Amino acid sequence: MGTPRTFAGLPVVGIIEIGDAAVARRALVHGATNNTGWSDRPPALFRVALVTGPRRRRSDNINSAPHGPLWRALRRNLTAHAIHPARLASLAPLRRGEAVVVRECLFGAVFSLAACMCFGDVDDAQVRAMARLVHDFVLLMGGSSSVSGTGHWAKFKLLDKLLQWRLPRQLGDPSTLRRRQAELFLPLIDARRQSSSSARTCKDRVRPYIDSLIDLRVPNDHDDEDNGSKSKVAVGLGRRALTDDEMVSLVSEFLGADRGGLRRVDARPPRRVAHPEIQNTLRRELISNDNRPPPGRGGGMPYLHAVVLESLRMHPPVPFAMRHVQARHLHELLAQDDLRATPVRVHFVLGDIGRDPKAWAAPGEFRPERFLPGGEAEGVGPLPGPNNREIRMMPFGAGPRYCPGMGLAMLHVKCFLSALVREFRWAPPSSSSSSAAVVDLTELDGMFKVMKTPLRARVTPHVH
Ligand code: HEM
Repeated sequence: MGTPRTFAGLPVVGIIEIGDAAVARRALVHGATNNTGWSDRPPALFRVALVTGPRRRRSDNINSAPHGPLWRALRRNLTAHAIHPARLASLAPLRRGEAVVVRECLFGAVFSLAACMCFGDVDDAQVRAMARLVHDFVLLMGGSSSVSGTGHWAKFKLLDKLLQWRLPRQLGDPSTLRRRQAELFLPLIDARRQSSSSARTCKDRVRPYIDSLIDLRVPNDHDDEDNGSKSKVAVGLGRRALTDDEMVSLVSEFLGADRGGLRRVDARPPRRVAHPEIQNTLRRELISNDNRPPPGRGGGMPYLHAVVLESLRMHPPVPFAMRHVQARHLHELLAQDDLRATPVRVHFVLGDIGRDPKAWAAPGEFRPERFLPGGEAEGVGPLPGPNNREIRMMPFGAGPRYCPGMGLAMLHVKCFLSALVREFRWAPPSSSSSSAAVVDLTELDGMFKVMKTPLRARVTPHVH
């Protein structure tokens, strides 16, 4: 049984935090698959419509779409087209980047790849503009020092403010950010719309996500709105194309999703700086696999797989999996009658689950070996399946709404980590005497987790 904290003080958004793996499993894996109300997220934060008129809709993306036919169609499109494993092989040449040091360089390398997967061939200036936008979004969501050190309470307050459109001035305003998204993305979307489907396919090395969105037809639903009244246009009439609003939200989600993911990449170099023996073991494994294809699911490189899992266990980049539930489902789950506020939002705290001292030996220590054969976590993967008797970690969530980008994210992390360790030796800067002095793994409180003090390291190329 979990010990949820209630935040009855929050008048608008009642939030329950759950950090107990058994409760998470009952809700997310069993509750959701048995259709007991655990498959919805709260509505989108940025519900600012860009388009007016009779075809105005909610601007949902996959994250925010209610569990139902629209969500299913959007999610299937992403997994079947943009990030299907068979298509990822064609990206190998793009992935051979010169990724060198820490967060921003790494971010640049992964972000150009994500932009290319999303829009096809885009120039450097466009990639930079997209990166700036995503960066501002992360800031807005609390990945900045402006909310550091203030704990969960501040984060919830920030979310609360966002929901009520009362943002602190220095963070900007969601409608401005949404307009900037539209100004940048709509011309690119329109340009793709103008060219025929066959011309688009020939021009790019990979078919970008945006093309699949242009061609996609989703089921009509009930939420076409025109000045607040239900429109009769769409209800029950087959399928429709996506609106500009939805396109912008989906593209932003794709680019932002990768940002959240690759932010986690930055926790790995410091771990290696702090642990030269881990660095050496990893490099030996990489060298002995030199002529093999890029790292996939870990088969050929168990230690690399273990290092990535251990990083995700200790520092899940996304702090919580959110659900929007009716109070009665929560009462059933927790068998508790004394929940004062009517909760509408539940946060499963992923870090608490991965670092639970009841489930892990020395949970605060970085020990990749636990995932190797004979270790306490042999067989534990990044996603708890329905057949797992317990959840040990869930950095990509769990149940029907688990992260569909998991395969791509694991591949990216492994590719960049291998390149960084294969090519460079990582050490503390010469001015510091010990790695502990420079590696501050404190995380900032925000929607995405980042290290409080960005890594400084002495990086020497290995001589081949
Ligand atoms: C290390 C990288 C990443 C991490 C740790 C991560 C983590 C997560 C988590 C925790 C969730 C919520 C799951 C739940 O509520 O049960 C999620 C959802 C999602 N992620 Fe990721 N993610 C990563 C990368 C990506 C990438 C690369 C993409 C796409 C290209 C992506 C797309 C999504 C989408 C669309 C959802 C919403 C799924 C739905 O509601 O059905 N993520 N992710």
